[in-house]
Amino acid sequence: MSLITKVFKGDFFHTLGLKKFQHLSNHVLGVNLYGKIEFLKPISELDELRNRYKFQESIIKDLGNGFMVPGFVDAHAHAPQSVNVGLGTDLPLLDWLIKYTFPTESKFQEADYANLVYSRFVKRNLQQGTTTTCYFGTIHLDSCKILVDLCTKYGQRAIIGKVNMNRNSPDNYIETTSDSIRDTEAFVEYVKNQPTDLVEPIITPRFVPTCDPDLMYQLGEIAKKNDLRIQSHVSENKDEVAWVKDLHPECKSYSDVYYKHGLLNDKTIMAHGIYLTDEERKLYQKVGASIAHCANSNFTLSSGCLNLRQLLDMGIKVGLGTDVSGGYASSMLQCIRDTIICSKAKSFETQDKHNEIDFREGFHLATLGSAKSIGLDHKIGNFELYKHFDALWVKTDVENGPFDSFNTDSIEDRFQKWIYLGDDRNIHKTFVNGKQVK
Ligand SMILES: Nc1nc2[nH]cnc2c(=O)[nH]1
Ligand SMILES: [Zn+2]
Repeated sequence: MSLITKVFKGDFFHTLGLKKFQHLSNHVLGVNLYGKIEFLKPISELDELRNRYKFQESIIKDLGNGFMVPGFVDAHAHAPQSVNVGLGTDLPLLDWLIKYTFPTESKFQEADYANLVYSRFVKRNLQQGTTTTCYFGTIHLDSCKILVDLCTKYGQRAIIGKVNMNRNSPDNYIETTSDSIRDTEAFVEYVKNQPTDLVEPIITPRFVPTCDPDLMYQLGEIAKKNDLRIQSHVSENKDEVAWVKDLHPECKSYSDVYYKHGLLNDKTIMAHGIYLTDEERKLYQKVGASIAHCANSNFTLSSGCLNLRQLLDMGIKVGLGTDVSGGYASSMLQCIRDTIICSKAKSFETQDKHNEIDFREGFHLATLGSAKSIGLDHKIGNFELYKHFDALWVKTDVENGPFDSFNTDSIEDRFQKWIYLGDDRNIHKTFVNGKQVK
């Protein structure tokens, strides 16, 4: 039997960095038995590759006038909030949490409900080409385990966190510190004991206002002991920032609260960061923490508009997140478009065109950038050799598709149109770890 299980020939788009967009035309990509990329070579080397790996001609799939891209990586989404996508778009963050979000999340104490909602959301993510998501669950251990099981079952790569909250939360959606710690440790054990490493655990204090200092400190200790990633929210909304200042006058800033409790390091992903100060940005740069930029959410909850370029210029790691359901769109294509629009708004405001993000940069941020931000770029994010084959086969000529392409469109034009106008009708096949999942 050959080491090679799949071979694709045609056009490939991926990035090696923010300004390192690559179009590889007339190439062949081979996937090995372990679901990893074994080769990516010009088509002129096909005979040599066939002799070397002894694969059958029949396994070669021609991408035609379609193309292949790395799977999308959503650096920040709340699985339970997928029930509310498109709803509750009238309130700012703190009111929105109380009126819509906490009541919805509290329902996930019911395992059957979690099973229903999570299976739909995981399937929808794969349908839309999101091959990896960094998820927030709820405070409920059993529901979080269900999300792990469903990602494994449907084949989505995921990083999943059990949410922690022990203050400023409703009576029916709050935990004691000891329950929170016990269930977090149990969840981490559960994920670590899975037969595959498709799903990884992450420590997930919701945000400073809902986690007291003792809980934050203990969560930092668990993360350190187990070398785990950490995710939370920071400086998303002006009232939130003022509240954290009131709660923690002893700390220099919002980010300093996380830092002082052992929750801000090179394995941390903080969502938003719109209102970070210069000093805070320098802290992210120094410790190597990343920001998940969630443009749709920031517009929808009227939170504000991040200066993304400023973070990128400082070399801070940035990924893109849908932040479902603060963001109403779970599609990463939409997320790229919202990122571009947000950057244009920032460029008008600052009268500085440098702040604009173009579609190639947006594509980079939704793939390799997000993978880096959640610490998975050694495994995924582009088509580098021996990375896991998480990929999308995109077709632009589909019946009743979302846009028209013409003979005069080059393959690069088709790629650009897809970024701006495409949807799941254009995603012919989705692969995770070499396995077809759509
Ligand atoms: N957007 C968003 N911000 C938060 N801050 C604390 N919790 C949340 C949440 O669920 N969504
Ligand atoms: Zn969020």
